Amino acid sequence: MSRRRLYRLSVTSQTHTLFVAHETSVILSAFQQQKEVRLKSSPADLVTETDQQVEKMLISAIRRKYPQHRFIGEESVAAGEAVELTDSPTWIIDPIDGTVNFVHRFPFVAVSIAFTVNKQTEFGIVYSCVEDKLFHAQRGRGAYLNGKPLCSDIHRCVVVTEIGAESRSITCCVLLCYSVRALGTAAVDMCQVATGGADAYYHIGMHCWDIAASTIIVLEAGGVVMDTDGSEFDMMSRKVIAASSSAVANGIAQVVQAFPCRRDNEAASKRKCDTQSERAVAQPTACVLHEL
Ligand SMILES: O=P([O-])([O-])O[C@@H]1[C@H](O)[C@H](O)[C@@H](O)[C@H](O)[C@H]1O
Ligand SMILES: [Mg+2]
Ligand SMILES: [Mg+2]
Repeated sequence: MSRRRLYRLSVTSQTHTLFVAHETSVILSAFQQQKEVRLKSSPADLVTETDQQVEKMLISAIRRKYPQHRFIGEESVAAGEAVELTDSPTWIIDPIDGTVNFVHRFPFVAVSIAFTVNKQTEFGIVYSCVEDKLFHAQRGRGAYLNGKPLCSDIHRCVVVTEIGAESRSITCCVLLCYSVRALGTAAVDMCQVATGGADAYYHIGMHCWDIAASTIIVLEAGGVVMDTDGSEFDMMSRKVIAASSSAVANGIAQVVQAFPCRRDNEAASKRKCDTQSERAVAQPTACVLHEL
């Protein structure tokens, strides 16, 4: 499969052309192949060499153009880098959101890229590779799916959440709604809210790189994003509700009971230490998946 998507966006008054095509073709060609899988923080937290390769490709391509910019990348953090969101221009990258899906060839995997300045998200891109859906939004300029404007206008609820590495999130909330879905990628789940395919999404335990880009896509589509306790959204808190309206979001906030999660930007020294022990646990359990 070879797809070429070109996304034009302006960054601090420059016009930057970002190709996501090359990185996503790496994901698509690896999708059908046997993968070497390693565990990170838990048996449901997987990484493949494609996750690492795509993150490196993205960071080096962006760094060539913007050498002063900073990065928060999922796999760099897993390798020991600190999560530090400062006022400097910062790219928040999840090279493959939905790695469990990727490993199992469940066809929802996305590249998620957000760009922040002064801790505010300027734009976000979520590319759902197998579906060939490119969501993007720029602050104040609306949200788009494959170039067409998005606008949420849904009144009866379909709710998306995740049962992943932090499976307690499904058990802590009883929702009276039409139905609950889980696609296995937080970024694409949230984009469903932006399209109106789902009314709401809530999640506890995801990381900033999972939802940084899709947050601005939901907001620019006219949706609402808040903390699971109904307070202001905090990208580092690892708790989020995204919904088509404040009424829906507040209704979910009333029933969700969050469990404690270590913040993404908790002291770097503690994170490094924890990451090292996680790796020590993860290495011996590395395994190779075989073709079915
Ligand atoms: O690890 P990853 O595949 O990038 O991201 C994961 C996905 O977004 C999944 O839907 C969510 O349940 C996990 O919390 C995330 O970690
Ligand atoms: Mg992710
Ligand atoms: Mg990922």
